[in-house]
Amino acid sequence: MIGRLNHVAIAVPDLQAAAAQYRDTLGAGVGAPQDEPDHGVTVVFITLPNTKIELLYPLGDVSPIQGFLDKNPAGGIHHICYEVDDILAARDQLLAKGARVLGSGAPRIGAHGKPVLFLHPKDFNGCLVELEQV
Ligand SMILES: CC[C@H](C(=O)O)C(=O)SCCNC(=O)CCNC(=O)[C@H](O)C(C)(C)COP(=O)(O)OP(=O)(O)OC[C@H]1O[C@@H](n2cnc3c(N)ncnc32)[C@H](O)[C@@H]1OP(=O)(O)O
Ligand SMILES: [Co+2]
Repeated sequence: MIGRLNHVAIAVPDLQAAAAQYRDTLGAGVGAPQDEPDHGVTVVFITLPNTKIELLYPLGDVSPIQGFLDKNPAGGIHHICYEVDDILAARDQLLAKGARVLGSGAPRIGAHGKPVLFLHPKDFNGCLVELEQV
């Protein structure tokens, strides 16, 4: 079912500082900040040869990552995103196996303009999993 690792997301307390660290200290290719109001985040993508890092910063009053940053004020790895060919088929298989799909269960359009879903971290060894259909 899951394919390539699409991105590893890191929630950060200071988006500009984190982006500068990847650009200037780590010498990586850093994209421009992208507001994603439907998801309550601003994202910056770092392009690596084999995957991407997604820096996440809260956007708006009800960001889903604010609670994470309250608990982890220095930031931290927030989720891992795997690619799938067919997100509805993947969802239905996961539900049939007892996994919890977060939200309404309907895929939403993510930062890459593709359908995404999230799976409860408690079902995957404490790791919040995102699926992106590519
Ligand atoms: C623009 C889209 C972009 C893209 O790639 O395209 C994105 O990736 S957007 C990313 C932001 N969106 C989301 O994260 C949506 C899915 N997340 C959620 O629905 C919530 O954050 C949820 C349910 C994971 C946690 O909700 P909340 O923080 O309100 O609940 P709790 O604090 O009560 O947490 C419950 C339980 O889960 C643990 N937890 C929370 N977040 C994480 C995490 N990122 N990784 C691992 N574990 C997490 C938390 O510690 C609680 O555990 P407990 O043992 O009960 O304390
Ligand atoms: Co993501």
